[in-house]
Parts: sequence; structure tokens; C-alpha cells
Amino acid sequence: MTSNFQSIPIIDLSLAESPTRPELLKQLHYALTQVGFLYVSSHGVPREAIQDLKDLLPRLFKLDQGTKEKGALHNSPHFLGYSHVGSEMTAGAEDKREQFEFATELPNIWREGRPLYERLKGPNQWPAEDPQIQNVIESYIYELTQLGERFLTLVADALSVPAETLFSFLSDQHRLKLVHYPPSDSPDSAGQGVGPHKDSSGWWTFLLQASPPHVKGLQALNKDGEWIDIPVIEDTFVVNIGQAFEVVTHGFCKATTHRVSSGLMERYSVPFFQGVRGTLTKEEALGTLKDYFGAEKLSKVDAGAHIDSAFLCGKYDTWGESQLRTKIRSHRDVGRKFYTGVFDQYVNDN
Ligand SMILES: O=C(O)CCC(=O)C(=O)O
Ligand SMILES: [Fe+2]
Repeated sequence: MTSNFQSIPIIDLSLAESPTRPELLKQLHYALTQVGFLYVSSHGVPREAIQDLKDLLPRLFKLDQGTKEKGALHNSPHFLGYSHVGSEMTAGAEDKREQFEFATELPNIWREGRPLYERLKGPNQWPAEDPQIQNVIESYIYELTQLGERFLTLVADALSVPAETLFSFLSDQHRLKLVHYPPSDSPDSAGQGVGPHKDSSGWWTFLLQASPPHVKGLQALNKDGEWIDIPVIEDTFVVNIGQAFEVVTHGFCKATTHRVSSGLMERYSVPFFQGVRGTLTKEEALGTLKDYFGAEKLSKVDAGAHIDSAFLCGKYDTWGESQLRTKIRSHRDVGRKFYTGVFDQYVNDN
């Protein structure tokens, strides 16, 4: 259960070497079960991979609008590319941010007759202006993929579940968003950068807050309904639980609600969403770790906890189909263009 946390714990991954490992696992267990958010320090991602990406962000977003739109997300059946400010809504209001969405570079292997969600995988739209861009982003995705796997091994240990079971849920596609929150026009118009949400598209999220520490905005919601600041801490990543992980742990580890307010200063951030394989079924998601987290294993409080998941509550049996539906609902132009056969159904099946 998410408790009344007042700050986000920092977990120093260098403690993973014995004899300090038990202490790290204890701290991690607390973060996983009581907060749903944590920072990792000594994470092992090379400084250069991070700095190159930070340097790229202002260059990329300063390109003129026409150039950015050449790689528009609405031209991609894989939902990869650029989205302008105001193209997404969260919690019923417009988000004030623009973003480039990339993923692990994969060929499009979907063919007529195969499950439609396989079409979420496919090539990126690389901005043509600067060949460096692709290198920087591909190395960053590679490094974060590695960090995600190292981290998952620690999570398995902290929860006393087999690491290979957690690995068996992973996809070969992970997604990366480069996000720019433009500054508000006036001190009174602090707006919605992104509205309150839980991360629905991944297993775990690893977020780089790519602006200096005086730029604020990100907050997580505790059980008492208080918004707790998640300030920038240099040389760390913010890590949080996605909804699929909440499902497989039967709500033992909760996906915590968070939001970003936009302020007078522009802000950059880069979430990496560790992917879940599309073939995962509800039965498998709930059945695999049942002996570890099933109702009889959890305390009364935890067992009664509601798992908030469009996947579990929805009509579709696989994670892939549930993901595709979510994507189509938030990018309806892509749905109409590339997924005509299921568009009406996905949009109207509440
Ligand atoms: O920009 C941030 O710091 C967080 C963004 C976020 O929560 C998301 O895109 O899911
Ligand atoms: Fe998020």
C-alpha cells in the first residue's frame, strides 16, 4: 500500500556488492511497497551517454516546427515520432508539452493475419538534420536497457521472487520519450505539463530529469492526497513502477500517481519505459507470482487493495491488445489511418 511518504528514497546501487547488499534490499523493499518511486544513484550509466543526450535536447526542440513535423508521430503505425504541444490530454485536460517518441530500433515484422499489436514494433523516424541524433539516442536506449535489467535483478531479490520470472515478462521493445515543457507566459498561469497519471505503458520507468535543479515540476501523490516534490538530484534517475508490475505483484507494489506542473522556466525530461511483451495474458500476469503475492500471502490491507489497471478491467486478454487500445485512444489520428478495422471498437468499448 502506498503510505504517507513525505520524500522519495534514494537507493545507492553501489551497495549491491556484499556486505552492504542486505541493507540495499531492505531500502528497496520499502520503496517498492510503500512509495512506488525512488531515485537510483551510482547507477552505472556512463556520464557521457547522459551528457550527450542532455546536450541534444535543446538542439532538437529548437528545430523549426515544419522540420519537427516531418517526423510526426501521426505518420507512424508504431506510434513513434514527434507530437506538438497540446496533442495529448491527461485526466481530461490538455498537456502543455511537446515530445519525440523513440523505441528500441526494430524492423516492422507485422503482416496481415498476425496480432495487430505486433505492429507497435517497427523502425524509428530519425530526424534527418543531424546523423549524431540517432547515435546518441541508440546508445542511451542501450544503456538504459542494461540499467533496467540490473535493477530488475535487485527488485527480484528485494521481493524474494526468481529473477528469471521477472525477465520472462520483458519485451524486446522499450520506449523513450524526449519531453520539452515550454515555459508558462505568466506567473499565474502555472499550467498542466502532464496531468495526474500512473505509467501505463511500461514495466518500470527510468526518468532522467534533464534540467538544472532549480527547475521544478514533478510530483508524486501520497496516500493522504498530498503532492510530494521530486526535485532534480544530479547524477540520479527517478525510477517508478508501471501498471503492469502492479498487476503481476497483485498490488503489492503499486504504480504511484504523479504529475508535472509547468512553470516560468522551461523543463526537459526523458522517461524510458521498460517494455512488457505483448503476448502476456491476464491469466499469466496474475497466475505466475500467485504463490508469492496471491490473496492468502498478502496482509488483509494489501489483499483488499484495488489494482487500477485498464488491462485487467478491460475486454482484451493480452497486454499487447490493451496497449494498442490505449495508444489508439490517445492518438486517434494514427488509429483512424492505420487501424481502421478496430478503431471504432477501441474508442467506444468503455
Ligand atoms: O516529465 C516528467 O518528469 C515525467 C513525465 C511522465 O510522468 C510521463 O511522461 O509519463
Ligand atoms: Fe509518468
